[in-house]
Amino acid sequence: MTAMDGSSITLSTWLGQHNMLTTLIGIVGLFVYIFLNLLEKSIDYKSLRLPPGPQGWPVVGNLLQLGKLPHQALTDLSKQYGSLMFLQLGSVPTIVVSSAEMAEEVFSTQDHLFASSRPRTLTGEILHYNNRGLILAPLRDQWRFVRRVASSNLFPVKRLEQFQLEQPNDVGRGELQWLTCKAAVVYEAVHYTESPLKTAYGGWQEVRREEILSMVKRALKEGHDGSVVQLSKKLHELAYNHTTQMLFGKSYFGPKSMKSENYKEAKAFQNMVASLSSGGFFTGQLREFIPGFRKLDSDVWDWKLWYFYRVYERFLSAIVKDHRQRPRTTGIQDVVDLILSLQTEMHRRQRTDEHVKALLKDLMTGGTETFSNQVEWTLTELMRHPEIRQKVQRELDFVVGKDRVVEESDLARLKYLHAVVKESFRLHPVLPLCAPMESTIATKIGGYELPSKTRVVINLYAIQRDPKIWDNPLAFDPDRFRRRSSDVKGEDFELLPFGAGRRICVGLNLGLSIVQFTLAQLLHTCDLALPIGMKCDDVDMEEGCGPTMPKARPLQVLVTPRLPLRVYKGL
Ligand code: HEM
Repeated sequence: MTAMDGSSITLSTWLGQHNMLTTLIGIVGLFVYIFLNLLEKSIDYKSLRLPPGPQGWPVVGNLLQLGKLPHQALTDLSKQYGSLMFLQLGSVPTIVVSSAEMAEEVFSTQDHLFASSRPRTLTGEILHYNNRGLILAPLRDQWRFVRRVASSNLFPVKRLEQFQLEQPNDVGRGELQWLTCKAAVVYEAVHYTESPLKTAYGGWQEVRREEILSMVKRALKEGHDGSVVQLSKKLHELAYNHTTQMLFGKSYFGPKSMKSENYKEAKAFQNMVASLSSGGFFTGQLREFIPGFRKLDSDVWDWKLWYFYRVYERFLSAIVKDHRQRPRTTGIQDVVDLILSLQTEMHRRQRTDEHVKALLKDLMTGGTETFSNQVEWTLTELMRHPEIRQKVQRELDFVVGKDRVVEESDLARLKYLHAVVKESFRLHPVLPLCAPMESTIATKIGGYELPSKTRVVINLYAIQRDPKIWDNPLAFDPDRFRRRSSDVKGEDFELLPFGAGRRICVGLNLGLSIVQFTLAQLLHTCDLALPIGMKCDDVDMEEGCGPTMPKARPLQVLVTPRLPLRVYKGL
C-alpha cells in the first residue's frame, strides 16, 4: 500500500491509524452531542427565573467546582450566591438549599413534591436492587409498606412523641428539658413492648451492652502498656456488629467473630463498603451527570458495580436462605425473621426476596458508619476540649457512681452528655448533604422557578453552621443548648442531622440511643488522653472523603481504666 507522500505503509499500520481516526471522530462526535444537548437545555432555562449560581463550564457545568468535599465547596459558594443556589451539574439542574427557612419550604410546605422521588441512577439500579428498599425507592406503596415495617416495628418513632408528652415536667423549665425527654424516649423505644419483636428487644439491648463493653475492653487491653489506641477501627467494628446482630443475629468482629462461618462474606462486604466510599465522585458519578459519558467509562465502572453487587447479593442471599431454613419453632429472633414472617402476607410479585435484601442493605449501610463516625467526631471534640470532657465525666460519676457501669436506663438523666451529642450532630453532621430529591413537577421556591425534575440537595452542613442562626458557629459549645431549644427530630429546621419530612431517618431513635450509650460507656469506664507531646490544639479536625463524613485521619488516644478494678472483673 502507498501513502500520500509516496512512501509505502503496511496494512497493520494503516489499520492502526484508521482505528485511531475512528476513535477520535467518535470522541469528538460524543462531545458535540453532549454540548448540543446542554445548549438546548440552557436555552430552555433562560426563560425561567432561576436562583443565582456560579458560572459553569461547557459540558461539565459546575461539576468541577464541587471538589473533593462537595459539602464544604457548596457551603463556600452559598456565602457568595445565597441560601438558594442554582448549579448545572453536567446535564442535571440542581438547587442547593443552605438556609433553615428554605429547608422548611422543601421539607414541610413542599415535601409532597420533593420527597416522593429520588433521581434514578445506574448505581441505584444495580447496587440498590433496582431502587427497592428505603433510601432510593419512590414514595409508592412499596416504600410506605417497608417504612411502616421499619418504623413501627424496629425503631418506633411514633412512640417517641407520645412519650415526650407523657414525660412529667420534673426537670425544670431549662432549655435542656427536651434532652431528658429524648433520652427517655430512646430508652422507651428499645423497650417497646407491643412489637412482634418483643423478646428480641430485650435481647438486642443486651447485645448492645455486650458489644459496647467488648469494644471498651479491647481498647483498654490495647492501651494497657501505654500504646496509642486507634478508636475509629473499634467503633466501626462495634457499629457493624451491632447492626448485623440486630438484623440477622451474627457478629463479624472481635473475639467471637473468628468462629463465624460467614466471616469471609462479612470481610468482603466491608471491603465493598470501603471501596465504594473511596471509589470517588468522578469514576462513579460523572457518568450520571453527563449524557454520553456513560458510554466512555461504562466498561470499567459497570464491571465494578456488578462486582460489588455480586458481593452483596451472595452475602444477603445466604442470610435469607439461612433464616428460611430455621425451624419455625425458634420464633422471631431478629429483623430478617420479622420481615420474612411478613413476606408471607405480601403480594408475591411486589414484595419479593429482592425487596427484603434491599431493605437489609439500606439498614446496614444507614446504621453503621453514620453512628461510628458520629461517635468519633464527638470524641475528637472532647479531646480538644478537656474541660467539656471532664464535665461529662463528672455528670456520669454523679448519676451512675463508680461502682458499676452505665446502663441504658441511666441515659435519661445524662443531660449534659445529651447537649454534647447534640452539639456534635450540629457541627459534624455525618450526612452533611441529604440524599438528593427530585421535584416531580415544575414549582417555585423562595420566589424562584424550578423546572420539573430539578434535583434538590439540602446542605445541612451550611445550615448548621449558619452564623445568622448560631452564635460563634464554629465553636464546640454544648452550653448553647441551654440558651436555645432546637431539637433533632426534624421539626426545627436549623438542626436536621437526621433529615426531616417523609424521608427523615428511619433509625433516628436507635441512632441517638447508641451514640449516647457508646459515649457514656467509654467516658465512664476509660480515661482518655492525647499521645505524649500532643496538645489539644494539635488534634486533627480535617474531614475526609466518603458518604458518611469520616475524619481524614483517625483519632488516636491513650486509654486507661478510671473505675475500681473490681467493676471490670464483673464484665
Ligand atoms: C448517627 C446516626 C444516624 C444519622 C446521623 C443518620 C442520618 C440520616 C439522615 C440525615 C437521613 C435522611 C437522608 C435524606 O433526607 O436524604 C437518614 C435516612 C435513613 N437512615 Fe439514618 N442516620 C443515623 C442512623 C441510622 C440507623 C441506626 C439506621 C438503621 C439501622 C438508619 C437508616 C436510615 C435509612 C434506611 C434511611 C432512609 C430513609 C428513607 O429514605 O425513607 N440510620 N439517616
